[in-house]
Amino acid sequence: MGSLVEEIEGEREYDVEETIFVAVGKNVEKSKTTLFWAVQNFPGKRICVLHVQRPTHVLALTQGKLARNKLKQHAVEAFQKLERPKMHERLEEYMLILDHAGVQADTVWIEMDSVEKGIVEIIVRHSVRWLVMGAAADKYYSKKLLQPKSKKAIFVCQMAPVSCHIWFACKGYLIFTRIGGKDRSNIEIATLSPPLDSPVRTVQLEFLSSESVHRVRSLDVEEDTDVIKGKLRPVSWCSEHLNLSSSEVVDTYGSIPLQRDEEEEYQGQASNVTDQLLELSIMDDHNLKQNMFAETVKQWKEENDAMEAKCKAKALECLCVKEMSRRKEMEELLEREKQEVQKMKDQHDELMKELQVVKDQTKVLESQIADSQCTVEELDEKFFSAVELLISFKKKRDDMQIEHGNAIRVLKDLRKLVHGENASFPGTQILEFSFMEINNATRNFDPSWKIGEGKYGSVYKGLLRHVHVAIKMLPSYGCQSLLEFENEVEILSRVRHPNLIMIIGTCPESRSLVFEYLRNGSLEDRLACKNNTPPLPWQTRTRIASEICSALIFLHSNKPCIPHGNLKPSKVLLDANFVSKLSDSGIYRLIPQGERTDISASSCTKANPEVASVYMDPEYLENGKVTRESDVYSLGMLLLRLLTGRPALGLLKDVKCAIETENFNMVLDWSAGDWPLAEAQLLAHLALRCCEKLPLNRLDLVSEIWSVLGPMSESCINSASCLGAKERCRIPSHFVCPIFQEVMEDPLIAADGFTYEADAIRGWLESGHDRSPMTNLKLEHCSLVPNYALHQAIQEWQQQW
Ligand SMILES: Nc1ncnc2c1ncn2[C@@H]1O[C@H](COP(=O)(O)OP(=O)(O)OP(=O)(O)O)[C@@H](O)[C@H]1O
Repeated sequence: MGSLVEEIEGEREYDVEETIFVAVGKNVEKSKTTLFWAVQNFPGKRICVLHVQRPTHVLALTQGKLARNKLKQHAVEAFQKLERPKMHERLEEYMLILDHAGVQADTVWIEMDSVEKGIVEIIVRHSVRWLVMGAAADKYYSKKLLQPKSKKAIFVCQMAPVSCHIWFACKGYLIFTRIGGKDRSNIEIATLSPPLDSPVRTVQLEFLSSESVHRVRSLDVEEDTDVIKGKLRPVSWCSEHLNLSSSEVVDTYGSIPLQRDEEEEYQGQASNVTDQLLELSIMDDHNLKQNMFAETVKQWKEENDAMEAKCKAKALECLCVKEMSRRKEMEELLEREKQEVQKMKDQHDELMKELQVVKDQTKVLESQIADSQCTVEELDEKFFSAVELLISFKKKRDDMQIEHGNAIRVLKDLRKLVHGENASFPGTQILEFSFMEINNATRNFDPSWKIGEGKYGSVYKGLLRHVHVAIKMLPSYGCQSLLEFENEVEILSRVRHPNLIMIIGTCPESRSLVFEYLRNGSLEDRLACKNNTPPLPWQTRTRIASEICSALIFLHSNKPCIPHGNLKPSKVLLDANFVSKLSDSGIYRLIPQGERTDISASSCTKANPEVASVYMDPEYLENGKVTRESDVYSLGMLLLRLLTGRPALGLLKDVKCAIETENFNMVLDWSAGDWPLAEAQLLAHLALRCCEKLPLNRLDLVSEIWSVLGPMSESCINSASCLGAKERCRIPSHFVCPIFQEVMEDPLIAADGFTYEADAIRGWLESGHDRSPMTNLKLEHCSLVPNYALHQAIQEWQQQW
């Protein structure tokens, strides 16, 4: 669209160096404020009121866009009639005000469809050097503005020739300055400052004294730096919005923001002054008008000062209130802290009291503990004395039982005398035990106390009247009466020899026999090294052979003759010194005739019949008759076992073969040590001759066997005694049970670390003791652990004898 420019006043020449152009718009109030700002800040300068009229209605009519719209056409015509004369009136009004203020004034007015382009057009056409224009449209109209905020202002700021220096004002304040560029060197800004004696000098702009920073209004109130910072306009904004280089942009501080009511008051003042100035413009007298104008300006300034002071006071008041509330807060905080400290102090006192109470209680408890320890000690003493008392009572009871047994025996003898029977042999006394005693001795026939099972019944280990015993439970009486049984036992008990096991007593009630207990078990077990016992040395074996031979001679020489009838290694028992004793001699006499064969047969077939019969005389196996020769046969087999250590089955044949092939040393048991081969062979020949099938061909026990075995054993004993005589005298103290004071057979370690004989420590614990017999300290537990190492050491030591 082409621009229609109409110069209302016609072309005119202006002194651009001396003239300040002020752009005014349709809003008369805003325009007057801009005008007054220019008058006040540039006293003595010529003012040219610049106005651009938008000819919208003219354009509209020319183009005929609104021709069809009758109503609009009427409105346009009305506007034409009303607006143009109105603009004339306004310009005249401005001129009148300026005239009354004594300011020389002109107007320049063009019509153009774009006001901002029109302003730039005028600047260009008249080479305008100094221009003042409003910074904001109506909606942004505020003195707090920090930058031009109207489309026109921004356009002019960007498009006006650089030679033009432009001040953008708003509501009587300078908002922004665009400094003229090209000919700035020639411009003396100072010359634009109003003279010192000018009536408006007091409100002259401070920005003229600084090129970079301009202040419109300053308050003496110390302001927060934050507030001031908030008023800084960044250079970047100017570069962005005004299309200027940063060097061309001048930063400006805004004014301190006023409260809303203050602002309104200030606006009111401004409009009052404007009204007063308007009133003045109507007056005729020029001097009077000038004076009154100056007076009015002065009054405005004073009011302005008062307002500033008020603001300052308000700011101080505000600070004071803030300070007061802060102080109050601090006081409250202090009070709270004090209360907290007091509370903690109270708690501390409370805790100290509790601590004292606990200390007192601790003392009381400590004394109680000391008392109870004394009580415990006293009770311990009482307990031990009670145990001692109990032991003595037990002893008394045992003695009384023995006395009771003796009394019964005497009674029996007396009865026998009364019945005219033969008196017992003098010197034989066997004890009679009750079933209860047998039961207690075997711990109710505890299976762990069972040490063997033979054809004549089970054998239990037992502790009877503090003596270790072996209890043999015989089968039922069958047809045998109690009296018969007792008689037989008595006869057997009369047969005594160092190598025959001794009958201690009997329990007719349970038909059991009580023997002395031999701790090293049977020869069978020792030859088989049962429980890892060491092999018997050849000297011991030779001695055992002679001992058994001696026992057999004794039995056979008895009147009537008592053949053993069941000689084999399991019947040869070894005491603590490995002295052998023959057991079960004549026991068959206690078994009724009918049952004897049954038992024998069943036992032989049930157990290992071949092994059981291998020691037996083939003759006896045929006719079931026990003879002296039967025992010789069995002795021969026993000798072979001692020499070879081999199982009995097939042994006779093997040894015969070895001797015939001169390989005897191949069958000899070298684990027994360095046998003297000649003597061993002699014994082997002896054994084979004992095992002759025909009884008559077998050797005579005394003249042929004992005559060899006796001296041989003698020399062995001598050599062994020479070696170990000294050692034998001294029993290592750690082999002795601290309770029984005997060499231990079954050493067990207790919780106190000491080793005791199993029966001794078990008896101690079972009688209710929970303290060590050695240290008297409380035992942590009652478990007992076998001391295998000591057990083996004891056995090895015993075998050296
Ligand atoms: N007085 C004892 N001391 C220690 N142990 C013994 C005593 N008497 C028997 N024994 C043990 O009991 C085991 C059983 O002996 P017992 O004489 O009853 O049967 P056996 O000889 O094995 O067989 P059988 O009697 O049927 O021929 C023996 O081998 C021996 O270990």
